[in-house]
Amino acid sequence: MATEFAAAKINLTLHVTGQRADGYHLLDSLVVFADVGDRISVAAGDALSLRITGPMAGALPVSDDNLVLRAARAFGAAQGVEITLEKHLPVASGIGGGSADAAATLRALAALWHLPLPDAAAVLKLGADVPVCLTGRAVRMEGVGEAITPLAHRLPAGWLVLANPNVGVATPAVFRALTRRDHPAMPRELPKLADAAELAAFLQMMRNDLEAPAIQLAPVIATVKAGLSAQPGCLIARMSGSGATCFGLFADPLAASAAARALQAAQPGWWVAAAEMRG
Ligand SMILES: C[C@@](CO)(OP(=O)(O)O)[C@H](O)COP(=O)(O)OP(=O)(O)OC[C@H]1O[C@@H](n2ccc(N)nc2=O)[C@H](O)[C@@H]1O
Ligand SMILES: Nc1ncnc2c1ncn2[C@@H]1O[C@H](COP(=O)(O)OP(=O)(O)O)[C@@H](O)[C@H]1O
Repeated sequence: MATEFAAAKINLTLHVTGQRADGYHLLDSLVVFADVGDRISVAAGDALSLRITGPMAGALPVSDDNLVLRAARAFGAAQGVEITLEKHLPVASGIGGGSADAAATLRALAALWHLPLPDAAAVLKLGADVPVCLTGRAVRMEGVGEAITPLAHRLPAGWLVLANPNVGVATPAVFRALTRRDHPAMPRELPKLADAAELAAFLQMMRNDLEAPAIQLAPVIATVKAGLSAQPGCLIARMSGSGATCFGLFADPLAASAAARALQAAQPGWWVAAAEMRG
């Protein structure tokens, strides 16, 4: 038996810098992880099977194309394994839940079967976000998601409030709705940032280029962002990935948990979580 945590992935920035001939977009993204997420457990069994539990289980029917099953099949081995996915993250929400689950499944099966991880091409085939989720720590992500560079300077401590209006946003539709696909990249050298306030000031100069098209498709995202921005101590609020989840960055864990409680009370239908940023 092996268990792995599938941490939520947050795109603090997401610049769309070009498009490949196959339609996939070139990205430049500062990616961090949060200490909220799903959990994957694997145990030897007679056949490949998946059981989904947890508060978000109802949002994700068990199907053959679940990223957890696709990740297990990427090993090529026909050994039986019983997989349990404890689902906490909202589905199709821009924080990489499916990709994080796939990465955690790969790590868990490598441990269970004493096998090396599948090669980089097989990992990328599972999804553009799976390579970054395999690293599980703050990095710069470029290419279509396969080019991952460790940060020259560690990010400062920071706390996040994540908020999702329980509206799923389809990633391909958001990319299609872009009006421009050649935005500038982030500066080549990312600066050394002393604290959360300096990180927020840097992020303020950067962008998520998918935010405008996502808001066009799901206007409630603008309400989520404004709701986070209005919380005392929120240094910056922005959408993650292709949405609809937005994050607020806080310098102080108590301010972050107070903000999460206030926002959840004001919006009982939303998914809201406070988390430490894993720098
Ligand atoms: C946008 C990002 C940013 O981190 O996050 P999410 O919103 O998914 O969390 C990712 O690039 C998403 O990664 P992932 O969700 O794994 O994407 P995939 O399954 O490979 O692709 C879904 C669809 O998104 C579009 N896509 C994805 C990645 C990319 N670099 N260019 C694209 O154009 C394509 O239309 C593709 O068919
Ligand atoms: N284990 C999984 N968890 C979440 N979504 C999954 C999973 N397996 C397949 N999917 C599908 O992948 C799509 C993207 O989901 P997800 O990774 O949660 O969002 P995003 O890519 O926006 O961060 C959804 O439409 C969902 O149906």
